[in-house]
Amino acid sequence: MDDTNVSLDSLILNLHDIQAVKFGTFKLKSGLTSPIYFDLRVIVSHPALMSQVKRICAEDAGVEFDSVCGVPYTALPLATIICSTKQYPMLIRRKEAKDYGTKRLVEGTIHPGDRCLIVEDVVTSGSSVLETAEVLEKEGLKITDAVVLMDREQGGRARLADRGITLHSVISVSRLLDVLLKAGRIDTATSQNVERFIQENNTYISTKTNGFSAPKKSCKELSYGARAALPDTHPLAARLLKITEDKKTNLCVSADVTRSEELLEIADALGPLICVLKTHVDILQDFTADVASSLKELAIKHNFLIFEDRKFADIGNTVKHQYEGGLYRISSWAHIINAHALPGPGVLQGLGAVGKPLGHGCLLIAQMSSQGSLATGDYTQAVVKMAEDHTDFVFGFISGSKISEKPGLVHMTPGVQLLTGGDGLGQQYSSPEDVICTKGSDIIIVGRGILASSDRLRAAEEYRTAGWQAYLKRLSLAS
Ligand SMILES: O=c1ccn([C@@H]2O[C@H](COP(=O)(O)O)[C@@H](O)[C@H]2O)c(=O)[nH]1
Repeated sequence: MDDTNVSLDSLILNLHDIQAVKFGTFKLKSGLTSPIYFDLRVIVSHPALMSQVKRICAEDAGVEFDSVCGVPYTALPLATIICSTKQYPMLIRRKEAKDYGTKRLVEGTIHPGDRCLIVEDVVTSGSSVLETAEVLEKEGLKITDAVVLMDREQGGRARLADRGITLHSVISVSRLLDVLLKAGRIDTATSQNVERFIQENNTYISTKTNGFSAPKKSCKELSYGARAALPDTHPLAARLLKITEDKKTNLCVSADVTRSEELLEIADALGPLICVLKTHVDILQDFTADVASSLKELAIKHNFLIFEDRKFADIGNTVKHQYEGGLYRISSWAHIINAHALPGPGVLQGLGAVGKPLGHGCLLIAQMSSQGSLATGDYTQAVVKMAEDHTDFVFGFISGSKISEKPGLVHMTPGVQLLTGGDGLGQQYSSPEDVICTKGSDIIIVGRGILASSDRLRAAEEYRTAGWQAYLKRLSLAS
């Protein structure tokens, strides 16, 4: 566990200590009866905790903004302490306009056109954040991001995303339950009860099929092992699903490093914890054929597959050469490649001419994790059709959720981190729990969540555990 995760876990335990999170039977404002209740207002009476919250909330989420506004009134102390520590200009939204003086709804110095970051303590449906966003937008401010201390994971993120606001959550309910369960603060029955409540009381289903929302609901849930044994499953998908089952890992590490030595170190050290190692060979400064041979040896030693994330996207004849030849000779070492469906089926004919005789397989890119991706709706559906028509070479997807009901097809999802949010360059992160359990994908692809940690092995183990627990939970919820 890196420092962020250690402090996040201790924050969760501290919140539980001061009863900012309670388990029992609670009547909510909406009339619903909830098995969990958050009262984060009590934090203000615990200065040490307040400063722990401030430190974690103020960590750089890669968001650019000019000012900060807390959602009235519970998030005001939070916004104040963050702004005072980090020296950010703050704005205050009034709930009611004064009937004298300036009659302003927003106090502070407003520069129309500036980007204002909204801070909130708890998000359920996202409606309070939206209300605040509307008031600020009327003043000419741009709202693109919001930071929340606790995401109840009941649809707020999707509602805000559909309004163009990225939610960066510090703690999710899933993470909170995991930490409290591990620490023996709650039992499995309580945790499952809350999980069920959260899943059954989603306040918003996006009507947009873009990004990584709107997963397909399963008719039946098979284990990785059972899917591997199905007669129609592509041999490479069967091998991957079997590795996943045998090693109890649905983690693919994205080894996005620029030196070959580091790539091989990652492959050797994290090999036992992963089912797939993903590469971007063209970012290596010092690639040689020996590197590819060593990588292959490590894949055999630790029983993982190599996935070159080349994203082929040209006519068949060109991709055939790109796959087989050039400096990298990708087909000689990568078990898995991926391709955009944009050029039409010719891209698969060209790649398949090289890859099929070698027993390799291809993932079609049906969705992307980046903000504003155009791989949505009808395009995604057309990709699913193209994959299902070419299962002799295509064995799955890059997607944010399960998008095909065919159990032999594998769904791999990038844009995964324990701490959700974005990277400031368009990447959007979801948690392993969300990706595997809620959205029904099969494999989490994690890059910087692991690479940026000072202890990559521990971080990888943490992601492996989170991904695997989410899979077990999905199976148990389906049974
Ligand atoms: O939609 C996509 C497709 C591919 N990627 C790739 O996955 C990793 C993610 O790295 P992080 O450090 O975990 O953000 C990276 O290699 C991307 O090229 C993606 O992120 N989204």
